Amino acid sequence: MCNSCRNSSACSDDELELFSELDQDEQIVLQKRQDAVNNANQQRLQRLTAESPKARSILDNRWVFFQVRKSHFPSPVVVPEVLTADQCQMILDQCLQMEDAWTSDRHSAFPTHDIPLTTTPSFADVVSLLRERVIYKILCPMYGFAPHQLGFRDLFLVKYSACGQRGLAAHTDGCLLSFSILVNGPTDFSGGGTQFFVSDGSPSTLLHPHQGALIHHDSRIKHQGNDITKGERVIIVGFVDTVDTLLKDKLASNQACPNARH
Ligand SMILES: O=C(O)CCC(=O)C(=O)O
Ligand SMILES: [Fe+2]
Repeated sequence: MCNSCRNSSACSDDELELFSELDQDEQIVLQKRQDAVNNANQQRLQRLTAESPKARSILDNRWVFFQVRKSHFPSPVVVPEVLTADQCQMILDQCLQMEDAWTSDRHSAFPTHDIPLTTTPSFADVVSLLRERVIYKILCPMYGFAPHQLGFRDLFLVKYSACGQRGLAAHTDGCLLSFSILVNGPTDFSGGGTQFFVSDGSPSTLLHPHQGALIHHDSRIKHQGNDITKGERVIIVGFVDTVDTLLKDKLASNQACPNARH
């Protein structure tokens, strides 16, 4: 289990001061090289975006994803009725029978009170449903990936309560894409909602979705779960990444922990 999937601030490329110690000739050479790289990237982007994501490799799709979002992250998107009221109620009923399944120590930075869904057998149907409905049908086409190129880095049910953990401080998630779904009703609590800080300087956006609605966004957008002041707020949170990175990270974490069972 990766314990570092929430970060305190957006990752930023280390900006090397390439030009500061160079004489004029060296600066010209470097600038030409930079222009050539930019040109090559532009041509590669044009060539790749002319093809369907289904015809491109995972690496190509990941590269396109980061190229088109180099300087601007699009705003979060809300999709209504991804889960029906009945499906939400079934999930809530199941939680009531699983008081022992709640954990609070799975995320070292920014912990939540949660139940991991991917490793809880009684939620297997919910996991398959969300993989199909959210990852394959919504996220893959929206963000330029072929079905089966994206998978869950983590999927869990979070409960905030007015007398316990009320919200979650501002952070970014350590993955490619994140989503949340409100499982109980918006009138079951006061306050709450997810607040997004899309870019420095512009006003933040507070989203209060209906029951069963999905919010999805680039994981590098800073966001927070606003404190509730009354009742309980139950959401499903998903961290999504490309399957090649998920596999690589899984192998690395198995090697780092020789006692892990397979
Ligand atoms: O509570 C929310 O709306 C946000 C949850 C979140 O960002 C997370 O679990 O990483
Ligand atoms: Fe988050």
